[in-house]
Amino acid sequence: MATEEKVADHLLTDLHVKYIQSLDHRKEDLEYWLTEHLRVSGLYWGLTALDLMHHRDALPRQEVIDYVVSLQREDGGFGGHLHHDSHLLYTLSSIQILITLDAINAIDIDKVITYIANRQNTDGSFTGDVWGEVDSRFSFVAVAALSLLKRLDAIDIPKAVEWILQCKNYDGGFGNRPGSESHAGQAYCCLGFLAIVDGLHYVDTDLMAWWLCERQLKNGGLNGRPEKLEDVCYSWWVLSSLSILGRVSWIDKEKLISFILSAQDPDLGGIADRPGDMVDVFHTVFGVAGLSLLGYEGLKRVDPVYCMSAEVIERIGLEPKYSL
Ligand SMILES: CN(C(=O)[C@H](Cc1cnc[nH]1)NC(=O)OCc1ccccc1)[C@@H](Cc1ccccc1)C(=O)N[C@@H](Cc1c[nH]c2ccccc12)C(=O)NO
Ligand SMILES: [Zn+2]
Repeated sequence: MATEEKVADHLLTDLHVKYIQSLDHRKEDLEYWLTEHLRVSGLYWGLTALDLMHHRDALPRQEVIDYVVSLQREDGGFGGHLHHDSHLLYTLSSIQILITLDAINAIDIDKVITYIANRQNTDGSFTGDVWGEVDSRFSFVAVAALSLLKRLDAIDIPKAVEWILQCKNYDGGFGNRPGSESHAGQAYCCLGFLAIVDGLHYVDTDLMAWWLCERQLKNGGLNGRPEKLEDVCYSWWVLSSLSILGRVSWIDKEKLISFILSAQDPDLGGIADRPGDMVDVFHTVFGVAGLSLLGYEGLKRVDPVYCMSAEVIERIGLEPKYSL
């Protein structure tokens, strides 16, 4: 007989805490090794989810700090795991972890500023690493990292803005390079970038909010592009964008909350991209962060630009940008 799909009507916080704590001991799982290259991002996702659920102390603080410090390389950047080459993505994840744990002074800050500044091209765009891939994601990662370190003076902001605006499309969305198709992930990066550099006046708010709220499907979930399937992580990419624009009211909050809760694993904890799929720490943090943006009770408020708790953002003196 069909197994009765147990669906939770609330956030299974204690199960998610246990799931995240179990992640570093899964060395027999193939997935543990396949994701080695983004290990430090996984650590940032796990720690942020715990922080939003009021369980930041569920991971051993000093061990986490020592691990992240060990990732800083000669060029000042951070790799995704020990002995991996530096990349802007993992440099941001490392900075986010250390600031969440209030331990940023454990690294060489001047060298990391130099690494990030060296990523900017003369046309204002940014490369992810020395191999030269250009993407609007990296413009966001660069200004997010530098603003967390209070060093936006290290790059050419007007040139960076000029390049990002070339990624804006006629449908109100943004692509990863000038002329690329609109994608909700890029919307989040370009809006986050503009919010950090006080450039939101360049955006057609209602046109962009319309493109974003069109991502909600009948089942309450959000997708990343027209005709795509709903996916929990878009509860973050789309919703954080709407929150930055002050248009969260344009989507059906209750239906989205139910969709996110239905993607939880009621036995082992964790959240998947949609009901019935395998959970992972990536969808767990973006599901919890999405619920926080929706005002779900029992969670810390998340900052929609940095995807870190508003409490941490306020502690370092950056004003939180969330608006329900
Ligand atoms: C490399 N990743 C992706 O490509 C995911 C895959 C995916 C998950 N669900 C549907 N697809 N896609 C993804 O993150 O897309 C969102 C996105 C795309 C472009 C820019 C920003 C965000 C995921 C990892 C992953 C792989 C496979 C399955 C689940 C998670 C990933 O690491 N995403 C990155 C996305 C990203 C890249 N640069 C960024 C800059 C700012 C914010 C996010 C990112 C991230 O969130 N970093 O913190
Ligand atoms: Zn996803």
